[in-house]
Amino acid sequence: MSYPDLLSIPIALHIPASELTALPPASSSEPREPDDPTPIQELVSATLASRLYTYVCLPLTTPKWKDRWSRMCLQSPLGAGPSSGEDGQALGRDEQVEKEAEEWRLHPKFEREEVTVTRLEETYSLIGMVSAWLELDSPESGIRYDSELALRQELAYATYLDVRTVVLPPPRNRANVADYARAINAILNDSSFGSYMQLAVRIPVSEVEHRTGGSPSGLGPGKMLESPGMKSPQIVLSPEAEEGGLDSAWEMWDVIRTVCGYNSRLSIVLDLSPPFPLRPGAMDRWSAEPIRHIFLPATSFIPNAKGYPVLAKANQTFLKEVMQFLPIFILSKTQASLHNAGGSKGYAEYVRFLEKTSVPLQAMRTEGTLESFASTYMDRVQAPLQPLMDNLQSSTYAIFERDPVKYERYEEAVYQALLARGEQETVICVAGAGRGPLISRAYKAIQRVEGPKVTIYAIEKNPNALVTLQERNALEWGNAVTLFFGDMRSVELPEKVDILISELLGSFGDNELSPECLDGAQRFLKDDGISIPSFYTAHVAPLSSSKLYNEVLHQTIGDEKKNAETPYVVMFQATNVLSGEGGGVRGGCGTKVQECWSFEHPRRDLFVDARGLPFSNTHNTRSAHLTFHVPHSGVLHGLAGYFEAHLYGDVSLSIHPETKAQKSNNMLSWFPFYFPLKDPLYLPANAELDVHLWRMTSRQKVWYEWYAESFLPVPAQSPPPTFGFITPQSTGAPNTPRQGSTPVRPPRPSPMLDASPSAEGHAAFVDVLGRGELSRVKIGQTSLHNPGGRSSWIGL
Ligand SMILES: C[S@@+](CC[C@H](N)C(=O)[O-])C[C@H]1O[C@@H](n2cnc3c(N)ncnc32)[C@H](O)[C@@H]1O
Repeated sequence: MSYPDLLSIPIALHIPASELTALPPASSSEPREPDDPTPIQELVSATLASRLYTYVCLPLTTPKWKDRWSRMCLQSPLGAGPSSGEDGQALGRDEQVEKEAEEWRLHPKFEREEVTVTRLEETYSLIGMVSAWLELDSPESGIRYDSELALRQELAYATYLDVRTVVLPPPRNRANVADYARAINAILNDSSFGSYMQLAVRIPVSEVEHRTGGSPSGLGPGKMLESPGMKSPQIVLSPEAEEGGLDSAWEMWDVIRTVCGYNSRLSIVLDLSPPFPLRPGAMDRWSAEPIRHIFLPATSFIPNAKGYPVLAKANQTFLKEVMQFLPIFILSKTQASLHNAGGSKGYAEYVRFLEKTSVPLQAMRTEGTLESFASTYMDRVQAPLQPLMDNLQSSTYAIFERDPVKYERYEEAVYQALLARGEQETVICVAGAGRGPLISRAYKAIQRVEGPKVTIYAIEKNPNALVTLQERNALEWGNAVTLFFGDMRSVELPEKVDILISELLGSFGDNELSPECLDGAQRFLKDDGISIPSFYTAHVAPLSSSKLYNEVLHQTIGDEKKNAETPYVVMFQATNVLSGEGGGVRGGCGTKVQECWSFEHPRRDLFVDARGLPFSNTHNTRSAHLTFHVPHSGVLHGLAGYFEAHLYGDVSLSIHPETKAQKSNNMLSWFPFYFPLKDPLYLPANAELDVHLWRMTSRQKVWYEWYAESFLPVPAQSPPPTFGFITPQSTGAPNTPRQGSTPVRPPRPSPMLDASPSAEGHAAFVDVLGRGELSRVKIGQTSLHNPGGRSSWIGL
């Protein structure tokens, strides 16, 4: 399936079985030529011709198939017949059904009227809906087995007709979701279904189903509400139901994708039929998951003042955010006339309106923004540059030089440094000059100051870039720059300098070996000399992203173990930072993004040899032990890394998510750093995550090692006898010991209750958990990644 325009949101129209059955059957008495379009083809053509829709979403089977399958597989042999009795007649009829069912199990196949589509021509723009009533996670093993058989039959038929995307029925039963997942994994690994079909699991945003006028069992703890301009009811959930439902919907997905080994052909249809969670941040975790489709029925819309269908604020915010992933919107029930204005087109037109007002999507479409610059790099892992070990290509320098912000910041820093020097003559050295953009900016700063004489030296160890420097020196700088070829750790300059300008920074600050290079260059600097940058810090945050986990796992180069022990640079998109602000339940955790370590230049306390070079590199080793609070359950796939650098005066650079907009908005040069994990680590709500990170050095190389441990806060002492927990389930009668059994202790508070951002919710949790001392129990850990730099290192 290919998108007609990569940057427009595709919309599919869902046509339910009821509308299809109203069509005249292809085998109707009307005379037809074999090549005449079928009624379905005509319907699909008319839908696409409206230009509102790019796809049509149809059920693959008709109610006739449901009837036959139910009769064969659900009918109880004893309860079925008119008189399941002693005359043998009724039993005979059940045996007949049994025989039919067994024959089907042996050779599963459809009859013509049990399927909706029969021709290749009908499936070009089709998203196929697998029978939603199949129960792959039924508590009854017989029903599970027959559902799996029926699913395989449907998918085999879809493969025959080259249907590229199928929507699988939603998992419904948390206790048996592993059965569902196993069945899907078997299909994903069975080559008879081909290797292209995308399996999209329909996941309701919460586990409560929205059934209007259907089975009452689906209503759950929600309440029906009528709103004046709306002809159909809506459901509003209580906060407790919302918490539990959200967790269970996400956990079911987590089980499915884990059992399926993060298969890249498995994705989510996020079903917005159930009530949308209103708790802030409740939907964040979905942005780290492969949402390829959004199922949006007309019943999820509310009427605006004029009766047109619109979405509530929370839905709008979420959808505008996920639009950057270009999911296919599947609109449903648009013909049901649920709103007084807008007609059946009103829903698609509203999606187009959201598209136009989606900030991330519009940023991707606007030239000059980081988002548009990086749109082709989103969630692509790339090896970080090693400009010390490797000689960069001219095209790589050219990409750096497209960044308007970085060089403007450097110019401003040099300008402020020159101003601070007043009327003194100044000697500047640009160390690691590349193709010379910092030299140009130094000249611009000198012009702005209009001060006394300035001398410029430039050092570059890349012999190829030196040719460009020579050319620019002749053409642009009047040969005023004295160029030195070589490594700044060994080159000798004719005199000491007042300002040492360098840009040797990596996405994690020190990962391009700026500390080591500048330790070697600071011997040029006068005692009161200025280094630009003067200071930089590295920061991390725990990250969830199934996309990045997959990217690292399925790289074509290198082996799996090595790939998962290598840090990358990535423009994050489908990711979610798992940590929260605040101290966590015990009060000991740090902030959402935490500082690991820092480096300062010049470093005046270094022990140096006669040439001014440090004896060893041990002073550049670093270690960090950080504790994060994880408010909502999630899966840790790695660590996000960022840096901040202080250049001079009030001028800084930052890719830290909380300070970048203020310090260097729209700077393009650095994507964040990513330390992957070999195996995902599940973290329950309110977990604490201890992250250990080391920067190690030897004479030849520098490398990082990383490791994490997870904990849950628990009361240190036994709870008092009245200690109970405040879920609706445990507010009932106290446990009564059964005869002969050990008395049951009052339940301990579940530390896994999702943290609520509301002050009362959090206080209640802390109150229940916190009567007495709090300690924590360990619940998991990762392996130590990259010990000894065995998989990744940076050469000195
Ligand atoms: C990240 S690039 C920056 C280039 C340029 N200053 C700019 O901002 O576009 C770093 C440059 O420093 C050079 N470099 C790195 N380590 C060096 C060293 N030890 N001695 C001399 N040049 C070095 C690299 O070859 C590269 O040209």
